[in-house]
Amino acid sequence: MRPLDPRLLRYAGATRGLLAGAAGVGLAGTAATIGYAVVLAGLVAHVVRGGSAATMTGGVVALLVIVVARAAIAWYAEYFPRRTAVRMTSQIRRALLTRVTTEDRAAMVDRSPARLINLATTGVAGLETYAARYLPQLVLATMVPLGIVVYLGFQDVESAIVIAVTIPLIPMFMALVGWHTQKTAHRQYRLLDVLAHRFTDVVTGLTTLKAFGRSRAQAELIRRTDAEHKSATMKTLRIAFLSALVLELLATLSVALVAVSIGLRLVSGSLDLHTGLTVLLVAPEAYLALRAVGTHFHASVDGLTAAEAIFAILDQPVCHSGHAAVPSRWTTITLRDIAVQYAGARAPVRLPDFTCRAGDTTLLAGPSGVGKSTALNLIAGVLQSTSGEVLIDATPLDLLERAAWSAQTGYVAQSPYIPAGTVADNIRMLSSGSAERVDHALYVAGLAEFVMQLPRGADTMLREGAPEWSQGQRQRLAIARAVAARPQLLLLDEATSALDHRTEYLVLQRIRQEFAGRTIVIAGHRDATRDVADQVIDLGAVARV
Ligand SMILES: Nc1ncnc2c1ncn2[C@@H]1O[C@H](COP(=O)(O)OP(=O)(O)OP(=O)(O)O)[C@@H](O)[C@H]1O
Repeated sequence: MRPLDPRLLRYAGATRGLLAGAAGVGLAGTAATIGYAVVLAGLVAHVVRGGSAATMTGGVVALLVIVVARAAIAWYAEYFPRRTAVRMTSQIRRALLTRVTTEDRAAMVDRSPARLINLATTGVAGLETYAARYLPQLVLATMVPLGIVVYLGFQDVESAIVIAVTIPLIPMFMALVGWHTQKTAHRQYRLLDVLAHRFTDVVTGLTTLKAFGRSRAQAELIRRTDAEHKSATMKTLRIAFLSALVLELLATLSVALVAVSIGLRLVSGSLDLHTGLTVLLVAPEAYLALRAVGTHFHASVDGLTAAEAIFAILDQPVCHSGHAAVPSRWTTITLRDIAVQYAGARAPVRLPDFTCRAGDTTLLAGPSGVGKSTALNLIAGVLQSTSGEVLIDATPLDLLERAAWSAQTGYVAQSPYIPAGTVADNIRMLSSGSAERVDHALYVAGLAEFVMQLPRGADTMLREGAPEWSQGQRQRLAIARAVAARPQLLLLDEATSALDHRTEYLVLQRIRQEFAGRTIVIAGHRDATRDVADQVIDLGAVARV
């Protein structure tokens, strides 16, 4: 866990302003602290030497001005980082949401909804403490001690040496504690992740769990994970409290060393009272800034751990997008020398070379796991291959404007997402369309008769995921949605797998008629898909590297 992850600067521009502001506050604060100590020590030394009250007016006024300035700096040091932290976290949250909602599938690889929700909410919120407290303090901790040691170097070299020697002990100790904390913080975060997963899984599968009488056992499992998470949190807090105590002790002993040396020299007369008092007042400030970093670091460990997980998503390679216009008419899509390395997979998925002709219905067949969905995702432009290329005629897809290509492409998955809304809203999700267009799309998808029988027809409300519909009906709704959008290229990823053979054949035939002159690529292995295909490419049968 690095004290300052450079990716923060890359993904959240507000961080730069925060660091610059904190540096400014640090400089002003150090100057004010030293000024305060010098004036106060001067006044005390004046009184001790029996100086008159009348000659102290200038000093008292200067002290008041410095006190007001310090209050203003303290206000700014509180207000500015809080404001920037909100901007910074909102930048990171936006980057994360943009990546997972509008960009390629690589970002979604191995990312469950529970984990994403956890990261975008609690995770990003944890970064607020990191930005508002820890980062500004980190800047102060590098500037204040340095400034004080340099100043004291001119006033009292001996004290400056004692501080310069003892001060590195604090970051050294903090690093040791940090290594230990990292392990416990990762465990705590992992357990929170497991808890979120288990909870989502149980809520999603509650009906099945009830049917098999396993709901109580799952509740017990969640209770156990919750207890483990609680114990991991307490362990992290224990380390935080203990380390604060030890840092405090270290700083107090170091100041005591400075004080003893000053006391001895004051007694022997080798140091004047003004300088001695100034050093005594300034020295603790050098340690205070560093100690505060330790405290804030522990408070922001959650946020830092979440940031690492967020950056792992943001760092995934994005699908390339060129600037070349997508041709209005193309004749072939060719996949050549393709290999895709999925995150976490041992070996890349390699695909044989093949070509889909425009205007044809091409079936990508082959055993489960051979790479049919991978091929469709590559053609759709939502997955970036590690090597090889997807060619539209002779132009690599990477050189074309990806958004324009997506606008030409319709994609229907095996388990489509159905948001809450009416049947018609769902069909119009990708395109605005008249009632006639909606009815026609329902007809093509073989769903018109069923929808007509519903009490409110196409205006019937569906809950999210349409649990009141069968899987086959949900698949046909997604097909109707793609048909209504009228893409040039339709990609069906086992989109009719839940239909009986007769209905599947009927729906596929109607899709073919509807898309006459346009291109369809189907991933599947069922007979009906073979029956409608102009060409079948068996990804498993072709020799692969
Ligand atoms: N997100 C992923 N992370 C890791 N490996 C993956 C991921 N997606 C696919 N794979 C792997 O890539 C290979 C091809 O998967 P793909 O889904 O393309 O196959 P498929 O032919 O469509 O399978 P099916 O017919 O079962 O849908 C499989 O071995 C699979 O395990």
